[in-house]
Amino acid sequence: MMSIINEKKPSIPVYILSGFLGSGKTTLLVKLIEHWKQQQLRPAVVMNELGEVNLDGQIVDEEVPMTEMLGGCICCTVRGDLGLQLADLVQEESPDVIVIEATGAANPMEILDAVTETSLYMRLELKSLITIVDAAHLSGLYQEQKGKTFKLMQEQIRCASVLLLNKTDRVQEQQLQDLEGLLHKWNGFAPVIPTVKCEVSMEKLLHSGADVHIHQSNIAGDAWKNAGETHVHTDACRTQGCNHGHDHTDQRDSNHSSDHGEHSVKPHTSHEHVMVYTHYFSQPVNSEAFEQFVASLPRDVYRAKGILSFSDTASRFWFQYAYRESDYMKITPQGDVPDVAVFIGEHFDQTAIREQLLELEAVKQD
Ligand SMILES: Nc1nc2c(ncn2[C@@H]2O[C@H](COP(=O)(O)OP(=O)(O)OP(=O)(O)O)[C@@H](O)[C@H]2O)c(=O)[nH]1
Repeated sequence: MMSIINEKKPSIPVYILSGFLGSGKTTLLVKLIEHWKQQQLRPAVVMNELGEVNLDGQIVDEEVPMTEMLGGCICCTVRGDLGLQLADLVQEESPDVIVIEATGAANPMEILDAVTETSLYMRLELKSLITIVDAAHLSGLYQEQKGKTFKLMQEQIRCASVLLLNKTDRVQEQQLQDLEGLLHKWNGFAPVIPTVKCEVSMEKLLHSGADVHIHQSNIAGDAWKNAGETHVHTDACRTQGCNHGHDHTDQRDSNHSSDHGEHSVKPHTSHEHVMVYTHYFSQPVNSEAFEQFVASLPRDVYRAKGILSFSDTASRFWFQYAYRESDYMKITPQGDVPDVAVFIGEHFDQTAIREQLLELEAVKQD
């Protein structure tokens, strides 16, 4: 393909935020945007959500140009669009830096491939793949040592160039040390930064990821700078044991397996089990009844978020639920946003969730 890169203009750095559902990607995104704005830089965001509505976009500075890829996971159903979205962002907004926040169910390698493909004909430079890990969640999954969520989290960790071990407030000191050891074992390249609410020097974080890239590129010589860049990184990641199940995965690739011996030649097996239920409310519900409903969500629902009007409060609320912890925050939504909640999980009973919510809506309000 003919290069249309304008050599005189500097490349636009691109950062990919990966990490399991609810690990803290949006929390970090908000901090990164603040950091760049303080430096008088103009960031732009590609936001991907499994649900039909971009709820996370509500808590990002409204001046920041944002491309939304909704209703599917960036690494499969909407992957083909990513290059186009990046091209549009660059042409229309001329940002100084781009961040891609993937869905928590995304396979980061697919996004990495899409970005590096695009960088062959656009002035983009992938700087780092930051994976955020929910310390308590990983600790729980590690004890069980099985399940698709565990495998996906492992992939996200293995493919990172820098790891943020977040939510350390939810684990004990000894657990924290064990987790740091585990992350180093699974990914010997990436520096591990323990955090609470993704609180870290942004300079340190952005610099950490970049070092690893140089290190990985050295493994395969100058190929990092050439058209083979994508594959250099992909292979580096695969040799550490990822099991991505790419579209183009062939039988030989399937011999690279995770620690737990499962093989896959089907595309995107890492998250095809994930389902999403989006509920649009027609009536405000009682806040306490809703809190009780959230507290009793089945374990298979591992993430929920939404914007709600309660019958017993004046303000609207942004609610979050991740790995059995919920959070409510007053919010004045940007634009005309309906009352909506999104539930993400593994083979859960969507009808039961819907019926419970309809029941809450049906309760007569005084
Ligand atoms: N206890 C605790 N909660 C945290 C921490 N960091 C983030 N959270 C909370 O975890 C929830 C999920 O955080 P987000 O930043 O939205 O997570 P995310 O990865 O963007 O979620 P998805 O986009 O749905 O995958 C929110 O309620 C955050 O306030 C932390 O260090 N400790």
